[in-house]
Amino acid sequence: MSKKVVKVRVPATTANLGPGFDTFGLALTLYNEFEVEEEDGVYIESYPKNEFIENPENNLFIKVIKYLCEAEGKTFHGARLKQTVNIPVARGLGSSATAIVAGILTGFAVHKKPLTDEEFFKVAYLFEPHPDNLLPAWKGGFITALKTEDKTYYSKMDFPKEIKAVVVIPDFELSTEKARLVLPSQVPLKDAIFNLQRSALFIRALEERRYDLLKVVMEDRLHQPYRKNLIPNFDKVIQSAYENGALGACLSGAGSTILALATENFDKIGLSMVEAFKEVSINAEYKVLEVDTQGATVEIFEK
Ligand SMILES: Nc1ncnc2c1ncn2[C@@H]1O[C@H](COP(=O)(O)OP(=O)(O)O)[C@@H](O)[C@H]1O
Ligand SMILES: N[C@@H](CCOP(=O)(O)O)C(=O)O
Repeated sequence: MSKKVVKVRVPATTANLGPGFDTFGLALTLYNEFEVEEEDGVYIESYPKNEFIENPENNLFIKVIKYLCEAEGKTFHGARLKQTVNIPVARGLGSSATAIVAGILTGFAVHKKPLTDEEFFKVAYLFEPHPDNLLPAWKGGFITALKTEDKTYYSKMDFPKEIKAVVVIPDFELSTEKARLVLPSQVPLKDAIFNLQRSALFIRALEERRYDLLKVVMEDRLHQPYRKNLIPNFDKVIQSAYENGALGACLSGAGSTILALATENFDKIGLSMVEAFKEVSINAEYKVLEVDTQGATVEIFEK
């Protein structure tokens, strides 16, 4: 008997982009893939092998489709899931958001339900409270968003095609949960104004292609000053990016990845940032990525 298979591909995302804490998010051309069919019991295979993700207790994708099945009043019997994990976990590249988005798109496809923004956020926020990874992972592109008690407002805007992201991924994990715990509950008014000014001008710098502004507008006082203590040699890695031609540089999401935006010298920038991590015995790799403008894609087929 043939079986329905759902295959979802979801882009990595880099959130915050400096001052846009919990609001800016950018989808990148690095993808996780989730291929799933119904099964009695839960079976997870990951490529490359990731024992943590293969444990159903840790697997956000399984948690989401189970939730959606039970929300439909049905019993969740299980799933056979093959995951291609190209996005390293707990590195500030939105791997958690890819699993949540993939689970939602799969659940709504299987239950043949139209997926509205409202339905999406009602489920997504049960698993991740901030829209700055979820939205670009779903919709692609560069997104700025705000969340009120009962609605999420957002805008997807064009991102200059000539700008690429050099992401430098160290070999240690930093969970978003841990990186949020080091944040203060209150900040000085001057720091709030510091970020407000930079976030607004960041948008205009992109629209007007005034890339000379990116270094100053990508500064942040709301999260990086606290999180940098969790990333060895953070300031030197950022400095290396600028010394080798980066337009802007920041922590990617909650880290541990550090990101540089550039229009040239991508390898020189990446290598210099890797070298700065090596100075403190941290191994890292760099990738040169473009902006993904498509977002998550869903394919349904019989096998
Ligand atoms: N590909 C994946 N499939 C299933 N669950 C995942 C996947 N990637 C991440 N997760 C879940 O998300 C958690 C990591 O999320 P988080 O700490 O937000 O880091 P980031 O989103 O930066 O990767 C993991 O501990 C795991 O529970
Ligand atoms: N705004 C969030 C973004 C977390 O992104 P992730 O990719 O690290 O999960 C934060 O900075 O906490």
